[in-house]
Amino acid sequence: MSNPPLIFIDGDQGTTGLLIHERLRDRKDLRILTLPAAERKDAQRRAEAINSADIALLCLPDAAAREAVALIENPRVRVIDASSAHRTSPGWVYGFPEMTPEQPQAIANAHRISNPGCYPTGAIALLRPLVQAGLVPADYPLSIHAVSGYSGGGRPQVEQYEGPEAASAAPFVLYGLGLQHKHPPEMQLHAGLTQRPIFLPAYGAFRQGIVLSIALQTRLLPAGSSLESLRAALQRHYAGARHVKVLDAEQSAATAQLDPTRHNGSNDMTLGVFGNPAEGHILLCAVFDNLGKGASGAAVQNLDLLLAAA
Ligand SMILES: NC(=O)C1=CN([C@@H]2O[C@H](COP(=O)(O)OP(=O)(O)OC[C@H]3O[C@@H](n4cnc5c(N)ncnc54)[C@H](OP(=O)(O)O)[C@@H]3O)[C@@H](O)[C@H]2O)C=CC1
Ligand SMILES: CC(=O)N[C@@H](CCC(=O)OP(=O)(O)O)C(=O)O
Repeated sequence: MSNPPLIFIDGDQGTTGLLIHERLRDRKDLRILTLPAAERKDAQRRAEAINSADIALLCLPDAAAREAVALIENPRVRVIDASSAHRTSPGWVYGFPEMTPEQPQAIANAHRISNPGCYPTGAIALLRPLVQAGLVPADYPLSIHAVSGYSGGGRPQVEQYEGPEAASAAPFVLYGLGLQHKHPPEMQLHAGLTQRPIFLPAYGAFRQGIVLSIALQTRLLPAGSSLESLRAALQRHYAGARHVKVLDAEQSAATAQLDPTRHNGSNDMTLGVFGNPAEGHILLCAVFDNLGKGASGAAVQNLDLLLAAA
């Protein structure tokens, strides 16, 4: 019998890499290749590790992820990149299995998979099915708001909130005020939008979890778009999805459904459609773990698609 596939996690001491390692640690259907601490940033040793692996999971800053891909010489190596380096790059398959019915197979067949960004995961989950169904116009002037746990900023930000200076860490920070965050191009491409959305991120003094919201006005939507029809379209799209649930009308009354931390440690995501029909105001919301469905959970979900197809 041949050996189980060899998995190399490049960046396994970072926030995302550690959690992927934790999720895979007890698996018997794969082997994990780990570099000693002193060698984890040694380009030569990383090159050897990547080229000897069946699947390389990149949990690195963008520049290091590009460098890791450039180190690959073995054409059999398959890559799942958690960074934002390749999310809009031609030749890379977008690692969001629930995005379209074809996506799981596209991921399973791919050699280069780019995981969605944490915030884009929620925005695309809400928008793409609605744009595709013709319920939200592709050129709708969108503003996307989100609040994340501080771990979204990686190790340096975790240290700010959990290290010796924790007492002086801000309780809430609205950032990206130049509206130049790296995520709008990714959201635009994969949600099928013709205009760049405005994106307003924030983070709070909690470790992990995201609540993302998008307000819509029915007067700017096609006839037939309503709170109910949008909710029904999302329910139809995610009917068979194991990790994505859409709140029904009754569940939507409980604000606890939008607690950003409710899915921490899992790969689940809750979507909701709220609003004031009399005024024609609709609110789309997504709740998920930035380190789960937004990062390590999504990476393991994609890894499992590759392993199942091998
Ligand atoms: N945190 C989040 O919510 C999410 C993160 N991501 C993406 O995942 C990637 C990793 O993020 P995150 O885990 O948060 O970041 P961290 O900063 O927590 O971890 C990055 C890791 O990469 C290591 N590293 C940096 N440069 C190199 C190099 N040249 N060679 C080898 N290792 C290197 C770092 O080591 P050291 O600390 O010693 O420098 C660190 O261990 C990023 O691209 C991010 O965009 C994706 C979705 C969500
Ligand atoms: C709270 C916080 O700082 N969040 C990060 C987003 C996480 C990230 O950089 O990673 P992905 O693009 O891979 O999701 C930010 O806004 O830059």
